[in-house]
Order: sequence, then C-alpha cells, then structure tokens
Amino acid sequence: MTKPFLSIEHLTQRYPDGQGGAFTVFENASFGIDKGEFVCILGHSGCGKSTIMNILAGLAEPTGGVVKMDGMHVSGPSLDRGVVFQNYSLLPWLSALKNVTFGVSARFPSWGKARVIEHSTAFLAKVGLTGDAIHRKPSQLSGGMRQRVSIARAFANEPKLLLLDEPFGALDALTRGTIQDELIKVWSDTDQTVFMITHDIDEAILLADRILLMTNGPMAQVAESVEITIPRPRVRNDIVEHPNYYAIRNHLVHFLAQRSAELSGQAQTPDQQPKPVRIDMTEDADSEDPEPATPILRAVEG
Ligand SMILES: Nc1ncnc2c1ncn2[C@@H]1O[C@H](COP(=O)(O)OP(=O)(O)OP(=O)(O)O)[C@@H](O)[C@H]1O
Repeated sequence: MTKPFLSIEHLTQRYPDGQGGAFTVFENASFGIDKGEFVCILGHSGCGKSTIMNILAGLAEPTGGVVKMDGMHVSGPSLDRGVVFQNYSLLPWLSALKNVTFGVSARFPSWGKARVIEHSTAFLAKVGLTGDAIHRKPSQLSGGMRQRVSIARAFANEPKLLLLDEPFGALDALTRGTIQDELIKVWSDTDQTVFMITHDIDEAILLADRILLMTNGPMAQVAESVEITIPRPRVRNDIVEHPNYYAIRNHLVHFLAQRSAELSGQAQTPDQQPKPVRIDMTEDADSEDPEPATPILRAVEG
C-alpha cells in the first residue's frame, strides 16, 4: 500500500497530571491524509484536537510516535506548513497587505517586490478583500476581515499542508458562512491539503472530503473516518437536500452524543487506523428496488 502524503504514526501525548503522575491525552493514534484532501476533525472539548494540530504544525513534540509529510519527519515549524488560528494572529503594526507580503517574500525569496504584491493582492481578492481595506491595519478591520486576511496569508504562502484550528469560531453565523464559501473557493483553486479542527458538524460536512471522529479523552482515539459522499461543488443551501446529508449528519451526531463517551478510555492498538465509514443513500435511490430506502452504512475494519 502506498503511504499517504501526511502520515501520523503511533502518536502518543502524555502530560503531567499535577500530582506527580501523567495523564494520556491519546496513545497510538495513527491516520493518513492524501495530497489535496480536505479533512476535518471533530471531537469533544479536551480530547486532544489542538494537541494533534500543534504536533502537525511542529509547534509541539509528541511523547511518542512520528508525523511524516512527503516521507520526511515533521519536526519544528516550517513554511511548508501554514497555520490559521481562531484569534487571527496577525501582526498588528502591519497593514492587511503587508501581513500577507511579509510571509510571501520569505516563502519566495527570489521574487521581486512587484510580483510579491501582485500575488498577495490576488489572494486577498480571493477572500473578498480589495481596495482601501487591504491597506488598513488589523485594528481597523472587523473580525471577519481579519480572519479573511489570515486565510489569504496562509494560502498565499502555498504551504504543502494548511492547518486550520477553528478558524471561524469567533465569527457570527453570517460572516462564517461567507468565509466558508471563500475558503472552499481558494482551496479548490489551489488544491492544497487541509486539516481543520471545527466544533460545527454542518461546517465539517460542507467543507470536508472526510471527517475524523475522536472519542472523549483522556486516552482518546481517532475512532472513525467518515467519507462525505456529497459531490462538489457543494452549495450551502442546497446540500441539505442531498439524500446523504441527514444520514451523514445523524451518524456524526450519534457518535458525538453517545459513542464518543462509550468508546472513551479504550487504548488504541498500535496498528489501529480509524474505521472507514461510507454512507450513501443514493445507491438505493438509483436502484430499481421498490423497497423503501435504507442507509447503506459500511464500517470496514482498517
Ligand atoms: N501543555 C499542556 N500541559 C498539560 N496539559 C495540557 C497541555 N496542553 C493540553 N493539555 C491537556 O490535554 C488535553 C487535550 O487538550 P487539547 O487542547 O488538545 O484539546 P482539544 O480537543 O483541542 O480541546 P478544545 O476543543 O476545547 O480546544 C486537555 O486535557 C488539556 O488540558
């Protein structure tokens, strides 16, 4: 079997428990992400999503296990991996445009000034920021505009892997919706590999090719990998009409409401991969079988 672009192998994270012992956030977590995939991870607060993301970003070292990208060990931060956090993390003394050009000129040192500006302006335009707004400093922009700058900055650097840690968590629903659409547009234009943490099930279904489901911590597992069997392009108001939408949604809700707790605390065996889950109601709809449609839910042992 060929190795995926991003390979997380036997990842283990333990922290001191404050009483002289240690608690295990997760142990032996293993999964892969293919090039160009958009993968979301869902799980309850404290299960270890940000810990995984920080390890992928090279901002934290795991207690055990390795992360490989393109066959190379990930260790320490790199321009190959871009991160967008919930709190924007823009440089406050620079304009929106300069926040983007700053990274672009570091990433592409051979480019002249004009090319850096042209490239950065184009990415800001992709997320709806044009004209006077791009010359304003972060404090003069709304929360939604700041997050647009963060997304433009991350994509403009063309990292091999883009890590998004709840990037829309602080935004109102309307702005969130618009920026989700912009994110998908930029992603489809560039075909970058994205790993995103979210707490929003509908957002994950709209954006992801696959959703990884984590059980509750401590000793959390990446238990399932749910394929989003809804074709792209997906339009927010239309996808709810797709026959797979509620079948997938119900599966995710049931996992988070019940199974994430039931499965919690069970150690993951060293070679255990998340269980692939494929839900496709259209296979029934297309058939000439007059029986009422039932969900086709296949959980295949990995
Ligand atoms: N540096 C640290 N030292 C000790 N414990 C930590 C550290 N970082 C995280 N933890 C603990 O590890 C566990 C997982 O934390 P993490 O932030 O990864 O969870 P999460 O799933 O991202 O949560 P949320 O959804 O609330 O952001 C939590 O119990 C947290 O308290």
